[in-house]
Amino acid sequence: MPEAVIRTDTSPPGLLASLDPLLREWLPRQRWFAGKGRPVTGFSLVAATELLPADSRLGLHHVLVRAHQRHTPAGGGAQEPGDCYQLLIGTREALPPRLAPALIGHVTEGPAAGRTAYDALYDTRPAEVLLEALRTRARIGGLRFERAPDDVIRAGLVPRLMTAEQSNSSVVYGDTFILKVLRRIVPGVNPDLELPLALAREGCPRVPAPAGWMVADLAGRTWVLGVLQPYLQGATDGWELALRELAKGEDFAAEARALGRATAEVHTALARALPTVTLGHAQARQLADGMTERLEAAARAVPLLRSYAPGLRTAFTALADLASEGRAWSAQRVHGDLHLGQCLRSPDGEWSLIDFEGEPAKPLAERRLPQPAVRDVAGMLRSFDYAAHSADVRVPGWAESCRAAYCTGYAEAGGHDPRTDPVLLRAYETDKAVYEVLYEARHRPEWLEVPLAAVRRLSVPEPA
Ligand SMILES: Nc1ncnc2c1ncn2[C@@H]1O[C@H](COP(=O)(O)OP(=O)(O)O)[C@@H](O)[C@H]1O
Ligand SMILES: O=P(O)(O)O[C@H]1O[C@H](CO)[C@@H](O[C@H]2O[C@H](CO)[C@@H](O)[C@H](O)[C@H]2O)[C@H](O)[C@H]1O
Repeated sequence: MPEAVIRTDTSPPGLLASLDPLLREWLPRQRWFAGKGRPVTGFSLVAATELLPADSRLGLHHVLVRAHQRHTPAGGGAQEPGDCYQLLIGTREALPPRLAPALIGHVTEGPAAGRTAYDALYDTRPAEVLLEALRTRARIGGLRFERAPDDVIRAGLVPRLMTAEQSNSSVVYGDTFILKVLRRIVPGVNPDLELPLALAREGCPRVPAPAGWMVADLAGRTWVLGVLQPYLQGATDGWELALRELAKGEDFAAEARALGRATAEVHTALARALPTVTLGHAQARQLADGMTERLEAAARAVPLLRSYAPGLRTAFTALADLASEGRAWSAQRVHGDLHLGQCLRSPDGEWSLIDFEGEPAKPLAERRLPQPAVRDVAGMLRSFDYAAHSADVRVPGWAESCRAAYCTGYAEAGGHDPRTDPVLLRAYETDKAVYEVLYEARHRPEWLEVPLAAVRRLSVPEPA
């Protein structure tokens, strides 16, 4: 029997309880639902705030809800504490056809009985309510909307929900701003706001500076809910550009080099803005151990990985051996999940980096730890390989030339040439490929072969 249902002790009574069966169906189907593959056993309410009254033509509720899930049988079937999700739930008498993709379901009981519940981010008025709240620095219940002191947010910008495949949901306002509404939320300092703010203070132009942000103050902790940034009009992401060039059989080395430079500039600014540390013997061993543990966990979850695990492990033992020999590495705040899709090229040819959330599945404290900058470099090197293996046209040597050009650009702009530290680079590339295998197995099984091809290559160490 499903146990928990949404509690009904918030206003308006009964509305949220009536949504429980609908959310059970709807939530796991969302692209941004992080707990794929584990059954949802129920929900508990973390907070609910009425933004537009439920009995008006358009009711709007901001809801933070914890989805309880059962481990898969392999994990022992135990109950987990559950991830917390941010929802904007609209209710209307009936949905106009343009909102059909937003349908959550028809409410049969409670104060909204007879109405239709839907994901309100698809709708103009609710999105306007959020921008207006940011513009006016509103406080609504436990929700706090902030605006950067020098930024002017014009009233009346027309919103549209982005349709891109995302881990969160973003609304573009009149091609001027983009609001990323975080879906799986956690309490504490969120790097997706923290790092762009720090980079803006440093005067780094490679990252759109936050113009506003929304947070919830709950039980003495702050939860970052969304970040408003300038919209880079006409920009194309690196993934799309790379695939476009591949389709034409064109080289991408000049762009890869510019991307390397942009990455190094961001790293230099981050190292200036936030603390850096030296990873000594013990910490470097911990780093290698963490990579080994992630490999083992991934191999348990994805059987196809198992036969490659011994070969992959050598990358991590080589790192641990170097650490034992007394080798130390400097560490700093990094992007944490850098790939071509996180790089936007504006029409003037300049590259910007976005999405500093880090790997969303990792705990916040871990994502905020200083790490060797080569971690981001490895992410990008993997991404060139991804592009080369995903394209319909195979261009021999394409990924290799991008990878070399990227490292060259990185070194030119003041970064440490990652090729001079092959053990660390291989360890990070291997760690990333393992992560990708798990990510694809969970989210896009039809892509699994792309990181698996890399796993096959990386599991055979290059001759010394
Ligand atoms: N400042 C921006 N200007 C233009 N487009 C942007 C901007 N920020 C994000 N985007 C677009 O939105 C998409 C999703 O943003 P991202 O921060 O990566 O969200 P998520 O973490 O949900 O994947 C990006 O791939 C990009 O196409
Ligand atoms: O952009 P997100 O923060 O949601 O990152 C996650 O999804 C990415 C895919 O959308 C995933 O990236 C992998 O696929 C990309 C091509 O779609 C490729 O460029 C990357 O190199 C590859 O890692 C990312 O790993 C994941 O965290």
